[in-house]
Amino acid sequence: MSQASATASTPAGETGLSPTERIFVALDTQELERAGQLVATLRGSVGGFKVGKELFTAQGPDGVRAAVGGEPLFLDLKFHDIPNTVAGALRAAMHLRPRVVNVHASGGPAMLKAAVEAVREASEDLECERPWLIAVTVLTSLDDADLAAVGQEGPTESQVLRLARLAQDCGLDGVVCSPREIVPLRAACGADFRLVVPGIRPAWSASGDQKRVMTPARAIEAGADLLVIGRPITGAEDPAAAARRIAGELA
Ligand SMILES: O=c1ccn([C@@H]2O[C@H](COP(=O)(O)O)[C@@H](O)[C@H]2O)c(=O)[nH]1
Repeated sequence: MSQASATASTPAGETGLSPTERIFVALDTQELERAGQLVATLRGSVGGFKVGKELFTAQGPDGVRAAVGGEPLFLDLKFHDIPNTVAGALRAAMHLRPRVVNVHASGGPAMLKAAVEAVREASEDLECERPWLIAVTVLTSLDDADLAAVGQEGPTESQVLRLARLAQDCGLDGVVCSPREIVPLRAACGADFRLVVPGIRPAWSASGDQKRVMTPARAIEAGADLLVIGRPITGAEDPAAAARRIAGELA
């Protein structure tokens, strides 16, 4: 992903990314060496790397810098707290110059607006490109029964749409959603709204704990902006070969 193509001001549906550049690989490991090896092996064959709570908690910001270097970074820390705390965390996160950062949409309107403001201000202060600020809707590991268990009104698709509209109204650039909601989200929120999509499973890989899944090719066809793919690549005996296989399915 080029710096320019990742900006929130990029026109609708024109990220300029090829299908393989839309793949962000989830570096879900505590080990710096392992993360660095994956980046070294996969750089150039995918669009970027996603660092989540596991690597960040184990290795901190310096570890993220060491592992990812200058590659495009999706910092997936899914902030969910009171507005002041989320704003401060995002200002701190901006020192890593991520291309994509996120919060939970269920943090509510005041938190979402504080997040938008914090990212805007920090980008100006640091004189860097503003990253996409996106909101997690309903985790891809959840289904209708799980939503009911935590007292949220379903079905899942309705809750995703509700949270996505809230995020859009509060000025966020897009959402994290499952591939199953891409089509209704495009209809509801338009082509400009960024859809970052985990729950991606090639036909030859196991779903594991993911419940709302789709193949990479179908997710791209449906209109995903970015695909987040972890274990189908990182858990493969040969991660580079797995990435090539997925790229071949997208071609
Ligand atoms: O709803 C969500 C939000 C984030 N994730 C993250 O994406 C990757 C998926 O990894 P796989 O190994 O391909 O399942 C992982 O880092 C999650 O934290 C998600 O899966 N669902």
